[in-house]
Amino acid sequence: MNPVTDEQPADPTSLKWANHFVSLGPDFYTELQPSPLPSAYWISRNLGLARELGLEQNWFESQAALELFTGNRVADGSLPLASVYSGHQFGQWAGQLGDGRAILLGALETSSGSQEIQLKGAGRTPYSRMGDGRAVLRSSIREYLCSEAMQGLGIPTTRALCVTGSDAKVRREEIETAAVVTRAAPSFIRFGHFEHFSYTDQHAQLKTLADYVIERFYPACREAAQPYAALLEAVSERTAHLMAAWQATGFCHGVMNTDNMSILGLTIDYGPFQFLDAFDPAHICNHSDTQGRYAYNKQPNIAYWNLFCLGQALLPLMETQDQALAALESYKTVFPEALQARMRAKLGLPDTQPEDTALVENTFRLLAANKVDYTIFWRRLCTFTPQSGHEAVRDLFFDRESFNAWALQYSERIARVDIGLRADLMLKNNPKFVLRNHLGEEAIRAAKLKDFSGVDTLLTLLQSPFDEHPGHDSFAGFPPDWAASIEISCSS
Ligand SMILES: Nc1ncnc2c1ncn2[C@@H]1O[C@H](COP(=O)(O)OP(=O)(O)OP(=O)(O)O)[C@@H](O)[C@H]1O
Ligand SMILES: [Mg+2]
Repeated sequence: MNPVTDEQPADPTSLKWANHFVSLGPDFYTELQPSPLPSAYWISRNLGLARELGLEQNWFESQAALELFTGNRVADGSLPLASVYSGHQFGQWAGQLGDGRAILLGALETSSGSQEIQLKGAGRTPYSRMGDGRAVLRSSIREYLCSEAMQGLGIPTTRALCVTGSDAKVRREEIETAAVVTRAAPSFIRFGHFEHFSYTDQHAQLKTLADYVIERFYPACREAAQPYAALLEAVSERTAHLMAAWQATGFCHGVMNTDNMSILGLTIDYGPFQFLDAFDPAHICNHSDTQGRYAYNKQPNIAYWNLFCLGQALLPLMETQDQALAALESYKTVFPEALQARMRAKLGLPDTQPEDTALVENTFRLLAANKVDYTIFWRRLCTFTPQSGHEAVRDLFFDRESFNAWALQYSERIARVDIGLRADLMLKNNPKFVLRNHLGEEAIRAAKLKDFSGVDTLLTLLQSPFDEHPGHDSFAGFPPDWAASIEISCSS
């Protein structure tokens, strides 16, 4: 690393950068330096992830770390780069995209495997097109908090180590300030990386990429008769599990373009996302999505559509189209099974009974008809007993008769389940805290005035969302009326 002054703790010697992605070769990326931001300051640091990455706490709090994670200096051994990818956006082939504002620093080896470290918002790259290479404070705080919220919920995701800010101005609909989120993931490779090399007829590079992904992340596929079909099947299964997790949690992603689909089945690119407030299956969280392509209830089908694009991109590596189609089939069984398993856990059902599918469907139907707050319903249901009056749950419904009929059906089902076992299962699967839009908005408003304490408070709550956190019930309440007027678009 560059020399540091006496006041700054030396960079930990354990910070050894590996540059796995570089081994793919120059067709896959452009080496470049991040663009510095003036007078950077910390917005928030994620000490838990820092520990997992092997960063010493006193170093992580130093000026040297601040400069490194803002992109103002580059560590020895790190080879910063931006990768090239393409993709389908809102159902249309968009051609070449790439890391227009994300710069990969390299990977850190941890006890739980290699983690790539990427700066989002660290300046222009050859793939920036018309963009400025920057990210604004507002969207960076949202990405930081939601990444860790998803991790806390047990949903596969890219992680976020810290957010740094600067008073440098960035133009969006209005003038805002710049920020950088440091992300971590085993890999940031997207479906769009494969599409890029396939659509540009670079089939040797397509094979190199597929082999790299198989070797590093899906080694079992190498043993299969058709390794590339096996890869497609494995990615389909991971994506199916991801969609089940999103749907069960009431998470809307908002921009499920193929360039925002992780080859590892991680949630990636936190833009206009939203956790549902009132349960509305057709809810559209992205103000720019006028057609509702990425509405909550469309997500599982869109994921399949995106997998189909991945399958098409992989075709040059397969002998027949049927191999790709067969590989995609797994999604159609894994997704519904995974969703049922998650919904059974939310209902507190440790085993499977034939009537459970109908119970889950009835629950969704009832929640939709009554526009019930999704998170609050499930958390209150944790203390439901057939014997009690269960007013706390019933009060959420205006159609009391339908609720009573549902409660009878549910009571009959849970009569055979140990009450302690059920409560335990439910409290681990029905979070008290999710990152509702208004919570993020309040923290962002304070952060714009340089009060970052709200970001840290939310981070703590969201990292263990199933815990009670006494004294913080106001973060688990209904959204205020003004929350309905928050419009989140692609602008970030
Ligand atoms: N301000 C910007 N400057 C340069 N490129 C941008 C900017 N905003 C978006 N892009 C690029 O536009 C494309 C689509 O953007 P999208 O919103 O999906 O991604 P993103 O939010 O920038 O990043 P990621 O997917 O890495 O989280 C990507 O190639 C992205 O890098
Ligand atoms: Mg993106």
